Amino acid sequence: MHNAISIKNLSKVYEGGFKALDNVDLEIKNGEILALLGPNGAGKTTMISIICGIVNPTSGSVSVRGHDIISDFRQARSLIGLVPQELHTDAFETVWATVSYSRGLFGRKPNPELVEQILRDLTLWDKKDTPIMALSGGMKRRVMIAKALSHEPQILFLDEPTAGVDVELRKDMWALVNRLRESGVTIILTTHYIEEAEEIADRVGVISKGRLLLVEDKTELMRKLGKKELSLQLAEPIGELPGTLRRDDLELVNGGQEIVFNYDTQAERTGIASLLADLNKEGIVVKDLDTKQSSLEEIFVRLVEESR
Ligand SMILES: Nc1ncnc2c1ncn2[C@@H]1O[C@H](COP(=O)(O)OP(=O)(O)OP(=O)(O)O)[C@@H](O)[C@H]1O
Repeated sequence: MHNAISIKNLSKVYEGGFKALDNVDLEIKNGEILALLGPNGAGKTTMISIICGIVNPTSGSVSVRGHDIISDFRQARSLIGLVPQELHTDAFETVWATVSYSRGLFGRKPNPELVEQILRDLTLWDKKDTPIMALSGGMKRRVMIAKALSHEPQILFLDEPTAGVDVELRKDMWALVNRLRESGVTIILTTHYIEEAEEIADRVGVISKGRLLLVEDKTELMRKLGKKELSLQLAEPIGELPGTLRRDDLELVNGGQEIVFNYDTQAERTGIASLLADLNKEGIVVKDLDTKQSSLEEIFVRLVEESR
């Protein structure tokens, strides 16, 4: 069976020469929840827009369950639901009409029971006869989600779904995402909120300056969370680490005044005692020490900074 989405060597250069995506390769598995994390302007929306056929790629290819997004556009697009970042929908139509019409756009037969279920799930049922323009911003966002679900997509894109939404909608949204996942829908969401990715995603991808820096299982990232940093302030600065201390888990920083040791808290032996003994042997005197747990946020920030 084909993966939900298969992206190969995807690049996008906008008119004017700006490179928004740089050679992205990504396989999105069926039924997973993938969170794409990245700072403003990283290229997340561009990537989603290409997959959904809104923006043309400059080079590379994308297929949706094996359907090429260009040569087999209709098939590919019919499998996808998109909740865009910006709200745009017909102001004068009612909620019911807008959502039913969206379903029709994909050539799906009317299914009032399904539309009712979607509206109920999104707490929109009592607003079904209200024109969109009379809804609050949060309600309009719910309508965008209902529209995206109206044609029963197998893959759902949520572009910053919780930016600026209230706690209640956020809760409803995650409950809905979980239900959709249970029914086998693949979900890709973009977010700036690391806690959100931590809470909901199976895998996390980090994107910065158009490049996909990493895609990893969340549990693996959580394992990285278990990493701690020991910072050793030296009594006297040293020019470089002596040969015996040149290891991947040690770094000399701060103009030679500090050694940073990365260790795994879950390991049986942290290696701190032997490190202190080694320093002693080399005649390096430690003035003070401090430990710090690295968070997913720091891992993310470091990755993004390193890519600059
Ligand atoms: N039509 C366009 N023409 C030129 N440049 C564009 C166009 N659309 C987007 N860009 C640029 O491409 C870059 C990536 O934008 P994109 O919207 O994909 O980022 P993003 O990761 O979704 O950011 P955000 O988190 O702010 O939504 C930005 O620098 C943006 O200014």
